[in-house]
Amino acid sequence: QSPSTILITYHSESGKTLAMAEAVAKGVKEVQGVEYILKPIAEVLEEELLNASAIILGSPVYNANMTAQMQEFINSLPFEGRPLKNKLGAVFVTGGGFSIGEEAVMFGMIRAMMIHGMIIVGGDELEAAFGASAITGEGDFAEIEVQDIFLKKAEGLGRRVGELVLKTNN
Ligand SMILES: Cc1cc2nc3c(=O)[nH]c(=O)nc-3n(C[C@H](O)[C@H](O)[C@H](O)COP(=O)(O)O)c2cc1C
Repeated sequence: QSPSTILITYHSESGKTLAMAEAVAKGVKEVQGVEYILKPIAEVLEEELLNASAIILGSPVYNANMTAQMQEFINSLPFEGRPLKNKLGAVFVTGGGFSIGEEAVMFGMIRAMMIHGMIIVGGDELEAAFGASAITGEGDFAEIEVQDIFLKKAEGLGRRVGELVLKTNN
């Protein structure tokens, strides 16, 4: 039997959410016996969705919502017969500032995954309880690079999803 695969997919215009996606992948890589696919939502194939044991979605915050591209991607997920039911699901986001949409976007994606019957997994740390998030544009966090403290949360999320895929034999 081939190893379980985790699909990590994201929308990113200026690279911050991509940096978080790469950190999620790094976390998955720490777990022996699981593989991952890392790619932008625009390139995801239906077969990759159907074969994945877990799907981890990442979006920037746009006006306190997920981006239109992410919403469209979610709306296009296969639904008939609920083929995504019982797959693990997790989320990560990047937002410019504190408390101007991050959690709303996480829950927006989580709610959609729950409509599909997916089982939602939070991050490894209390500070990533709903998933991993990064602040990319306010105060000391307004750097070109996504700060390490946030990348660590993303890594912990990937590792946890990887471990749970093995534990649940998903
Ligand atoms: C049109 C637009 C709307 C945005 N709205 C918000 C917002 O409501 N709250 C927030 O925290 N950041 C907001 N941002 C900032 C982005 O979420 C932030 O820069 C994010 O890290 C960009 O991710 P990316 O580099 O992966 O594209 C907005 C950015 C754009 C372009």
